[in-house]
Amino acid sequence: MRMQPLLNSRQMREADRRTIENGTPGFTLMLRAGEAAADAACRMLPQAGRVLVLCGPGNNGGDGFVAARILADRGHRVTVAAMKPVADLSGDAAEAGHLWGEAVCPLAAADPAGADLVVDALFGTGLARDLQGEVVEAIARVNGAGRPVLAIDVPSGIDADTGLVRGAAVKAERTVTFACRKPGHLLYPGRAHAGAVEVADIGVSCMGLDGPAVHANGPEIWLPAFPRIDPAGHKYDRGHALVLSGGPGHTGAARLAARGALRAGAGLVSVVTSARALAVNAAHLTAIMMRVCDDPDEFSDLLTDDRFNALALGPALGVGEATRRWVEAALEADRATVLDADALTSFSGMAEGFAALARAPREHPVVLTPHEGELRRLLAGPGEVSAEAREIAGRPSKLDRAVGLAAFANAIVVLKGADTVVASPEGSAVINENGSPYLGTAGSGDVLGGIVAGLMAQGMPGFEAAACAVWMHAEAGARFGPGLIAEDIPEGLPAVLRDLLG
Ligand SMILES: NC(=O)C1=CN([C@@H]2O[C@H](COP(=O)(O)OP(=O)(O)OC[C@H]3O[C@@H](n4cnc5c(N)ncnc54)[C@H](OP(=O)(O)O)[C@@H]3O)[C@@H](O)[C@H]2O)[C@H](O)CC1
Ligand SMILES: [K+]
Repeated sequence: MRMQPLLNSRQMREADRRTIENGTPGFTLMLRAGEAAADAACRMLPQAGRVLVLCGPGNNGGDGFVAARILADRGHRVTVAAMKPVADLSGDAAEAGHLWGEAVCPLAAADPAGADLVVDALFGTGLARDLQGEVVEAIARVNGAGRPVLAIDVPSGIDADTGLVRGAAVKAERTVTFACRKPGHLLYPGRAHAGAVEVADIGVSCMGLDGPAVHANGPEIWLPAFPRIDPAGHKYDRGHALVLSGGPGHTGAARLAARGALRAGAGLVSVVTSARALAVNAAHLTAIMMRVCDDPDEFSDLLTDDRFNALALGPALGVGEATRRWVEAALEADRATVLDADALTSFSGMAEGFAALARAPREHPVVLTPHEGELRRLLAGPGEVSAEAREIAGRPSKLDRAVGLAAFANAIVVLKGADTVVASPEGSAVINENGSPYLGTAGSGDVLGGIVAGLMAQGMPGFEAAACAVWMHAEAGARFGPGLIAEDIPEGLPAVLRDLLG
């Protein structure tokens, strides 16, 4: 399996420019793109039918004119509606408009309801601002018509870099894109607008470009770093993860995380519990052990034993000063550490103080696993927060928020959701896509934190462990399907691991 880069629009323009510089004319690329779109359209409409092609003012529209010509030559009844008359186009798009060579009606006259297939070539990677006016109306008519839509490159109105809707956006059944996918194909709502995405090779290489390295999350990213079991080794070689339990009445989250860590392959896993919560934890634990710590000082004492090499804390700890002190003890001990839920929310409005703790020189990784609300509370208050933290929280793009927090806190960030982003402090990121809506269930996030800790306990580097955990967690959940509860996720891991490790 090869890594799947996701290029933003600037990188795509650069890839385009390099290809042209190396001798392939831009119009040749447009002919290939248009042909790939026509092929995809023919797969959606195998019999001759009525095709409406909507063409915008730039090169995306140019691809549309080429596709229209090919579809007409293949026997379809093609109508082209365009935002600009062909005479007003320039460059490759003008050439493509002339290649079409037949009538073009104004966009306002386009009738998607009368088409068997709509080809959307209004805007691609060049979308520069929110759509307005007649385009918004045309998109509303397309979405309201309920006819199958093929989007060329990006559903028009979706920002290729962020997946956000810019004013209005086409809802496509399929999207044919070129060279590689773009972040907006994986980030919601873009992912939902794009439908099934196919990538056509038009002779443009996605490799070796400057700028952020963003990839689709998959085993090719992290399997080479996956801990392999030494046949002659023993459990102590596979680390000892500690998971912090909440007080009586709040203990389940830690046990879910601990189970995730153990199933992920940690040699030993212990729940750190107060004496008061010991009985309830003991009643529910078998393979997982327990350690009693009643306060952060006792936790620090426990951590003088360097066999405890991975920590997970946050879920159900409670929000406030006490939890902050446990987090401080954990970070001072410099172990591979996962901070989730209340461990993050306890620093609401104290982003700078939190970042100072996380940024202190350390050997082992810190992984933060917020959902959007936790990221917002951490970075934007309530309370006094720096302009820098507030700016990161306010970034429109999920990818930019995750990368921003990772750099700010010098930590690996897992920004959870249907399109979970894992970001490193250096600016690389992966976007996950194998999840399932059933994963949105109580305790699911607790299991995820435990899996990350379980992998890091075995020595897996933080970024790879986080990306791997997100993928395996999603895979286990998606395989289980309807009726999933958090307890099922650790139990689904062995099958996922068997398939991964062979
Ligand atoms: N990347 C490749 O290898 C190839 C890509 N191709 C196709 O080209 C498009 C990208 O083409 P580009 O011309 O850069 O951009 P678009 O066609 O998406 O749109 C640019 C035009 O749209 C105008 N614009 C931008 N935003 C708006 C808006 N909100 N409302 C109205 N008009 C807008 C923009 O005008 P400006 O006023 O901003 O100057 C442009 O006129 C890519 O997606 C592929 O489909 C090649 O064909 C093959 C190689
Ligand atoms: K488009």
